[in-house]
Amino acid sequence: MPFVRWAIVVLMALAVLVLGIYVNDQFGFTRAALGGGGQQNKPLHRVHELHGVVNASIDLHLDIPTILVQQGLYQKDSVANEYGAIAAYWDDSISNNTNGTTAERTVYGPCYAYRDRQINWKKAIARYKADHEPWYNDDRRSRLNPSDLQGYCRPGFLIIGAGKCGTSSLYHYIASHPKVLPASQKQIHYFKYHMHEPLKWYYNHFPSTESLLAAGALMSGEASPGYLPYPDVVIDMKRSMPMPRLLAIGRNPIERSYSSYKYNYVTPTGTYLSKGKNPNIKGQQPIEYYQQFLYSFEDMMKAELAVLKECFAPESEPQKQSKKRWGHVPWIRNEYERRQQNNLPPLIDLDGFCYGGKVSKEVLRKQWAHLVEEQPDKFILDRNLHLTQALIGRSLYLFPLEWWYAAFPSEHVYFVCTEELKDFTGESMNGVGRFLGLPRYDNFSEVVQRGAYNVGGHRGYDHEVSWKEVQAEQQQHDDIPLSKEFRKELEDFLRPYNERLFEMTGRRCDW
Ligand SMILES: Nc1ncnc2c1ncn2[C@@H]1O[C@H](COP(=O)(O)OS(=O)(=O)O)[C@@H](OP(=O)(O)O)[C@H]1O
Repeated sequence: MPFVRWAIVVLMALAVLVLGIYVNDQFGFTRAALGGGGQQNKPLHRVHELHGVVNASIDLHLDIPTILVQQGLYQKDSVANEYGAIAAYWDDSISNNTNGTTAERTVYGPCYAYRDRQINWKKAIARYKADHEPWYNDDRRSRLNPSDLQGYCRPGFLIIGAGKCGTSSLYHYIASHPKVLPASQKQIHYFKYHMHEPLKWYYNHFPSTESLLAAGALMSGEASPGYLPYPDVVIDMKRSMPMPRLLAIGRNPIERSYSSYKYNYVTPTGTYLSKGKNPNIKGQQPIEYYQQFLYSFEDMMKAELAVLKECFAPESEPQKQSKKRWGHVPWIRNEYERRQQNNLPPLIDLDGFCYGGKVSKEVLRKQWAHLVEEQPDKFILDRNLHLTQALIGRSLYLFPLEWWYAAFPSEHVYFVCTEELKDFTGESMNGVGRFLGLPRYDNFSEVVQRGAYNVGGHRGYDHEVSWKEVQAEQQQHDDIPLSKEFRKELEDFLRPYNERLFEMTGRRCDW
């Protein structure tokens, strides 16, 4: 009789499972309570209790599964927001699907449908409603059949930088919108560090098709500040992923430089020395103690300014090298020609060619040669060099952005002034939402008022800090240790490039 006993046990287990799924569907118990599968990510504190009303309408028919429309997650005839902007890829899904039957359907907005599998939407909706957490495809699957994107979603927005300008705050504010689902992490840097992986690996970091649609979302997205400075990132993105909406953010350049000086130079070098790594310097001291062994902010900025002035001089060697390196790409060649015909300055790969490489074991960059000679007892570590060499360079948002504007339609690129992010009315964020094709969200103001993210550089991209704390922590403009004369020289140098930036982006910041 052992077979009969086993059969009874199996039948009872099945009954419990079926009852569990039913209870989950009906009463919204969490999948964790039922031991539900899927990669669980808790990347964000979400604010779904603050849902705004979505009531956009435009005369385009969306081929969305009926159950999602019945649930009020999507409106069949609305893809544009109240300003007429359409979220990335949603118009694409219309043109892809108009002649298709359900079986042939290829995309729902940014997401790829399954060709040979029906999604159980009721279950998916219940799963999402249970804990308001998105779920992601199984990472192992992303490397199998890399060209098969069924069940994966593309990012609708990308925050491309600049670093230390509030990319974390901007990302979290956008992700608080009820029609946005977060990525599995804020910065993925696929186009910078992971291009050896298939695109599917990248898409794996965004909610799956079921997850995104069952939430009624319009998009997911990520923020990788390391994208902005690099022409190869622009080229790869343009080639492999058409038309996401791109957001760039810029902060008062001198404040950004100082933030980077502390985060990328002072803290890591001080921490290194405090560990007793140098036999001539005593360890275990507070970080401030080690400032005496570091070049001052003004020294570093002065040294860099000299090479940047050389680099931006007409017909400079770095400009010729930039053209030689990238001019073979057709759209870049066209841009060089357009600029030449219109008497405009050429594109410059600032990061790639203005700084040069290592000069010697002691002199890690040409710009620091005389610093090393004059103050030989001070340190620059052989790490974070791409950031410490470019304290000013990475605050010159114009130069890298020119490549992005040349590659993508200008209506797909939006520039945010960091200072505007602290707009407690939520209007600045609604400007961002309008650009992204998101419906107006009245609770942006509440989200912004709660605070900022990644403040002080040591608390993490996902850590929210109240504005009171931000104020106490952030150095005020006048406290930044620069002499009056040098600050003026710096401001005079930055001004024309900032003006060109404002002209190109159509947005004016208060710096
Ligand atoms: N709304 C608003 N207004 C002004 N400043 C703000 C805002 N949000 C973030 N921040 C400041 O931006 C710095 C962090 O930027 P990021 O998140 O882009 O940094 S990172 O590059 O991803 O590490 C970090 O700067 P520092 O505190 O000087 O390090 C944040 O305090």
